[in-house]
Amino acid sequence: MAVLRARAITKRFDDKTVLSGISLDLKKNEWLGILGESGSGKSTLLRIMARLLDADEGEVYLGRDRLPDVSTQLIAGHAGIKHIHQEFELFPNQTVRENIAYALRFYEPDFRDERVEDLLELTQLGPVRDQKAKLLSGGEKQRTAIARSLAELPEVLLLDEPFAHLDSRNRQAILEAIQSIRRRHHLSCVFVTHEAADALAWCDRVAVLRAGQLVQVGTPEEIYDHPANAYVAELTGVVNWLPAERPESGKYFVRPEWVKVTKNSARATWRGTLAAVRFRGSFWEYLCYNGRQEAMTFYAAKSKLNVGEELLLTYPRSAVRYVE
Ligand SMILES: Nc1ncnc2c1ncn2[C@@H]1O[C@H](COP(=O)(O)OP(=O)(O)OP(=O)(O)O)[C@@H](O)[C@H]1O
Repeated sequence: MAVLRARAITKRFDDKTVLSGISLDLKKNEWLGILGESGSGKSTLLRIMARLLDADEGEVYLGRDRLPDVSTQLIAGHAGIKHIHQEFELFPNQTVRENIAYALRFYEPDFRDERVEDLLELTQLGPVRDQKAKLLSGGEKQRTAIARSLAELPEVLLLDEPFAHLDSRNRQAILEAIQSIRRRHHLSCVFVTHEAADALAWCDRVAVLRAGQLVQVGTPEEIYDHPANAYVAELTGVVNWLPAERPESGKYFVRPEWVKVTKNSARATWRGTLAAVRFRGSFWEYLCYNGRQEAMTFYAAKSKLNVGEELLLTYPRSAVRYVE
C-alpha cells in the first residue's frame, strides 16, 4: 500500500522542463531512494512531494487524500510529511540537549525527557549532550539538527542529501540512526542522493532520475544487476563494456567482480596488459587494456600482479549483461 504517491508530475522553470510526467509510489515502511546526477531534478521532485512547491501538472496523494496546491495554503508543507535538507539552524548558545528538546517544547516534560534521551542515544550524541551548539563539529551539528527534526515523528520523511558534505564516518552514523528510528517507528522515507553506493546500501527500492525523466525503479540488486540502460549501468557501478557482436546491436558488459585472472589460455575470454594497480583498502583494483584500447577492470584481495604484465582474463557467460 502506497503512503505517498506522485502522479504524472511535470515541472517547468521558465522554458525549461525539469520534471516530465513522473509517477512514483512510496510504500508503507519503505526506504525509497531517488538517485540521479546533479541537476537531474531530484530536489525539485522532493519539494513537490513535500508540498513546498507546486507542480505545473500532476498530483500528490498522502494515503487517499489529494494534497492541496501550495499556492492555496497559508503555510507551505504538510504536517504528516517532514522534509530534511542540508541547511539547518541551531540555537548556538544552547546545548545539544536543549536544541533537541526545543522541538518538543509543547509536550509533557516526562515524555519530552524520555524522547530526548532516546534521540541522543540513537544519534550517538550522548558525549556532547551538554555542549553548546556553537562548539560542536560540523558532523555533530548536523546530527543534532537531524535529531531535532526527528523529535516529532512524521508519517513520511523526505531526506534531501542532508549529510552529503559529511565524512563517511559521520554519514554512516546518521544513516544508521535514521535506519533505527525508521524501523522502530515504521517510518516511510524518501532519500535523495547522487551517491549510488548510499542508494544501493540503504534503500529498499531506488528510482533513477535522468534529466527530469524516470529511467528505472527497482530494488538495489535490480538496478545494479539488470540496469535498464547504459546510463543506469554506469551510474550504479564500474562497467566493463564488451565488444558488440554487431554494430547495430545493443551493448554488453560485465561487472569487475566477475572477472578473474586465469593461466588456462583455453578458458581466457579476454587478453590484455596490466596498466594500473590501485589499492582500495579492502581490495585491489586492476585496470587492463587490450590491443584495441578496450579497458577491463577487475578486483582481487591482494596484489600479486605488476604493471606491464600480460594477463589472461575470464568471466562466466552468465555474468554478461545486455543493455539497449
Ligand atoms: N527555482 C528555480 N528556478 C529556476 N530553475 C531552477 C529552480 N530550481 C531548480 N532549478 C533548475 O532545475 C533543475 C533541477 O534542479 P534540482 O535542484 O531539482 O536538481 P538536483 O538533481 O536536486 O541537483 P543537485 O544534486 O545538484 O542538488 C536544475 O537545472 C536547476 O537549475
